[in-house]
Amino acid sequence: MSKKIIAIVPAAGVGKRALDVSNEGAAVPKQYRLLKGKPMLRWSVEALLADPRVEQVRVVVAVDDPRAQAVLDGLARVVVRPVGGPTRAETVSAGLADAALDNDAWVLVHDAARPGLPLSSLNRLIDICLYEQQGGLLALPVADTVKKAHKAAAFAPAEGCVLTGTAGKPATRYAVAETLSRESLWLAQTPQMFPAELLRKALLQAHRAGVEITDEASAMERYGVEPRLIPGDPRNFKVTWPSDFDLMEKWL
Ligand SMILES: Nc1ccn([C@@H]2O[C@H](COP(=O)(O)OP(=O)(O)OP(=O)(O)O)[C@@H](O)[C@H]2O)c(=O)n1
Ligand SMILES: C[C@](O)(CO)[C@H](O)COP(=O)(O)O
Repeated sequence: MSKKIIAIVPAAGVGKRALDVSNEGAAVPKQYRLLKGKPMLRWSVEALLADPRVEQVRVVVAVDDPRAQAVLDGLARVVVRPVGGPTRAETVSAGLADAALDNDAWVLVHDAARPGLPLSSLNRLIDICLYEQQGGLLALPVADTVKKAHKAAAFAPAEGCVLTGTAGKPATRYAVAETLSRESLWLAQTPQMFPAELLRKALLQAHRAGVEITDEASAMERYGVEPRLIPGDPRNFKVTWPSDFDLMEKWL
């Protein structure tokens, strides 16, 4: 019998970096902002539901979240769980514990902030992980030259040159410290797919060690597993900054 594939969508973030300080009305967490008239979270969940092998999508939101249920209304195979934590990793761990999955289930973790996931990428990730019986993640090889930065000395901007950062404060300026080789560098996306029980243990081990974990694959790496890098798609970028909303709307 084939093993279950369950998706977990961490959606308990506040979207700090996406806040447009000039637009007070945008202070809703980014996963609830509308893209072409539909909330970002709904786009992301529907993208996962497009592969019928995903048996259930478990959306993990903040404890006091007032919006998710209505936003996902009418979608079959979806449950909303208000057990999110203070970090993404803690939200995912809480979602895993809450799901109480079979030991041999697979879990797909997908950011609520990646509504542009193409079905072809999702199909590829699941196909390869199941065929190789190995966990993996969507990712893109780095295409640009990579610079390591350090803080530069402050300087006075020329007249008319806007150099403010958030909340009108002067932006930090950076300069190149070093150029890094991009060979063998990839940018991690989601979904990331792993055996659920292994992922639960890996996240717990990282948490106990006090290590900051920004994606599931890094917890698995620490645990001694080599996740497969599976080519993703640029449309699956993470909506992070104010300007990303317009760009994502063009893709969707
Ligand atoms: N405590 C948290 C923090 C983040 N996330 C989720 O993790 C995903 C990726 O995180 P990110 O893009 O960093 O979202 P935010 O944390 O909301 O953004 P920011 O860091 O700008 O505040 C998002 O779907 C976000 O809702 C979460 O579930 N729980
Ligand atoms: C999981 C992730 O989207 C992979 O790129 C990313 O690490 C999330 O990071 P964030 O700091 O929570 O945005």
